[in-house]
Amino acid sequence: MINVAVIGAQGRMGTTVCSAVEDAPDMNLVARLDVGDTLDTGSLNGAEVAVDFTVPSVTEANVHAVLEAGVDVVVGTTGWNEETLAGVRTKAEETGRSVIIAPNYALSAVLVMSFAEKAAPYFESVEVIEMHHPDKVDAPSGTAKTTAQRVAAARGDLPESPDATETDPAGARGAKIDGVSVHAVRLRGLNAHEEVLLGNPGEQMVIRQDSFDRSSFMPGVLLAVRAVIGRGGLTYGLDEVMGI
Ligand SMILES: NC(=O)C1=CN([C@@H]2O[C@H](COP(=O)(O)OP(=O)(O)OC[C@H]3O[C@@H](n4cnc5c(N)ncnc54)[C@H](OP(=O)(O)O)[C@@H]3O)[C@@H](O)[C@H]2O)C=CC1
Ligand SMILES: O=C(O)C1=N[C@H](C(=O)O)C[C@H](O)C1
Repeated sequence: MINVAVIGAQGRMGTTVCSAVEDAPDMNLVARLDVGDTLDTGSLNGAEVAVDFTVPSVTEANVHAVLEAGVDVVVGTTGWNEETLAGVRTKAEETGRSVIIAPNYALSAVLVMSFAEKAAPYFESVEVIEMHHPDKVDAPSGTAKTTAQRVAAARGDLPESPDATETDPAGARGAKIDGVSVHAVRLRGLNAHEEVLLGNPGEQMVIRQDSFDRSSFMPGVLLAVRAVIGRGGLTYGLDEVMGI
């Protein structure tokens, strides 16, 4: 049995993760932690793995505290950048622990990012649209940022998508992430959705995924909890864990 602690346990994702861990035949939920709880060996209560779904402003400090307490970490919280990822990689190496951080644990989203990366060099234009519930605090989504970064890297020296826009005072063309336009929609009724639009003269390809419900993230989260033990260092994204 794997002893698991959940940080952000009262949040939308945290409550879903607690239930998924309780229902998993090979896991024990040993701690539900939230705002104001110190993260140390006492509060982690024998956990081998801590799962963090909190907020971008606190997740980095949480991960460092958990690693210092000798516990491996699975992170779903967004807000990571190259610098904060490098800090976690170093801390994981220093403490001999393991961390998996993924912007999206839905298997469909992991595959969309992979397919988009593969397709990107074959199209003149690529744009990303992410659509979420209006209670989300960050925009664009971590998934959209990572998608755009992977698309841009896969396109290498190819020119950016053509765009004759000369005036856009209201930002209608979206955010540019590594030269790729990313558009964020916030709409009551939605949960988490992403489209990658790829265009060439006379043709279009749309790669889309829909997380209709937070249950969509649970197989990926449980997979990461099982995979993180003994893995070593930092793994970013679920691709390697899924073997794609
Ligand atoms: N990787 C993935 O697959 C997914 C990632 N996410 C990401 O996960 C994160 C959480 O999303 P969601 O559950 O919707 O957000 P919520 O706001 O519902 O949950 C966040 C929880 O973290 C708590 N929290 C805030 N600060 C701390 C702290 N210092 N220590 C412990 N707990 C704290 C909040 O408490 P309080 O409300 O009292 O402040 C709240 O209960 C976001 O970054 C989101 O983008 C979401 C879905 C899937
Ligand atoms: O806040 C959310 O809901 C989600 N956050 C993650 C992100 O920002 O990419 C993953 C998913 O999109 C749901």
